[in-house]
Amino acid sequence: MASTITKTVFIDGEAGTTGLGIRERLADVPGVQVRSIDPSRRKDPAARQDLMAQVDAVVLCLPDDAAKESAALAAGLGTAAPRVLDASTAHRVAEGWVYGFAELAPEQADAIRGAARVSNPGCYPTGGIALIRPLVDAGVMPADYPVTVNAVSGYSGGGKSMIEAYEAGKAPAFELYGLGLEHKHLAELQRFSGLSRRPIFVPSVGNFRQGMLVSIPLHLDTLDGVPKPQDLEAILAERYAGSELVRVVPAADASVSGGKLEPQALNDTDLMELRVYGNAARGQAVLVARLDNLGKGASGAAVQNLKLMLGLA
Ligand SMILES: NC(=O)C1=CN([C@@H]2O[C@H](COP(=O)(O)OP(=O)(O)OC[C@H]3O[C@@H](n4cnc5c(N)ncnc54)[C@H](OP(=O)(O)O)[C@@H]3O)[C@@H](O)[C@H]2O)C=CC1
Ligand SMILES: CC(=O)N[C@@H](CCC(=O)OP(=O)(O)O)C(=O)O
Repeated sequence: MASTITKTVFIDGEAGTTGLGIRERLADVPGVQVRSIDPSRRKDPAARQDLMAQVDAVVLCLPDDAAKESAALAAGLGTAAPRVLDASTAHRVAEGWVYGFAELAPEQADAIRGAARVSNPGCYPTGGIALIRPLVDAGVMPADYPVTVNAVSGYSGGGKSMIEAYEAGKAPAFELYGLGLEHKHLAELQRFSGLSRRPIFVPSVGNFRQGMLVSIPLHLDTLDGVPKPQDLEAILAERYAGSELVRVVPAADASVSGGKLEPQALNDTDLMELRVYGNAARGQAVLVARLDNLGKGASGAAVQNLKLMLGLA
């Protein structure tokens, strides 16, 4: 009888929003066993390091400071250290970490497979980078293009505290935030989009649990070669052809919606849809990504990365 190799995973922060989503998804992945910590010791560094020494991979689903502490605990194990996947913002542009957006470039999935330490992308940058990077790589969008990214997220993006505030009726129906123009996702958004100029990023949150839209307005005459909307769509379609999780939805389909798009249609999936809405006569376009902030924006991407890191994909 063929032996089944089981890979073991410790989710540090298993009871949080992202941790729970990863645990649920891993239950459906053959060949993976989740090892849980005694809940009363979940913040005890020694207990966490002991468990890290026993597993193939640890996923950090923690606030940034706790994730830094946890990464140091893993590194302290030296050659016995497990592979580390960090879902927090702490290491996304840090040296020695591979950015866990498998669709970033043709070689990225292999880089993730071979990496000791992988950072899981932020939900907003997942949409923004997916739209911008292929245009920069194609030479249509200059690296110093003045990009603006607008986005709306469901409240689960803010973790347990924001979920509690919304579900207690103590939060506004909708609000812009990040208006100091220092949102924590800007560094990864700029770097992995391939931009030399810092984008302007205007996020917002609404009174719905999960789902996200990320949109980027463009004046076509300011892009190299003055592309038509369908040229932009063709560049995206070529980049993501064959991708299981990222789909480019043709403008013909998009127009059926009457120029409207809502954020929740991909909830509870790990998919992301990209669309190019354009008005050639006006020389304008809007690129839009739709995803579940808890799916491809967090736990779904984490499981995608874990499968690559553990040799299961
Ligand atoms: N929600 C989202 O859409 C996304 C979140 N992320 C990132 O993932 C990380 C986790 O976020 P999220 O799941 O939303 O957060 P939550 O607030 O929902 O969960 C955080 C978890 O970490 C635990 N925790 C806090 N401090 C420690 C510690 N020192 N040691 C061990 N456990 C600790 C908390 O336990 P307790 O509650 O008992 O304190 C809680 O279970 C964050 O860095 C976030 O930025 C990434 C992508 C998307
Ligand atoms: C609505 C909301 O508050 N969203 C969070 C981002 C959630 C996320 O995915 O960010 P990380 O992956 O970096 O945790 C925020 O803007 O800070």
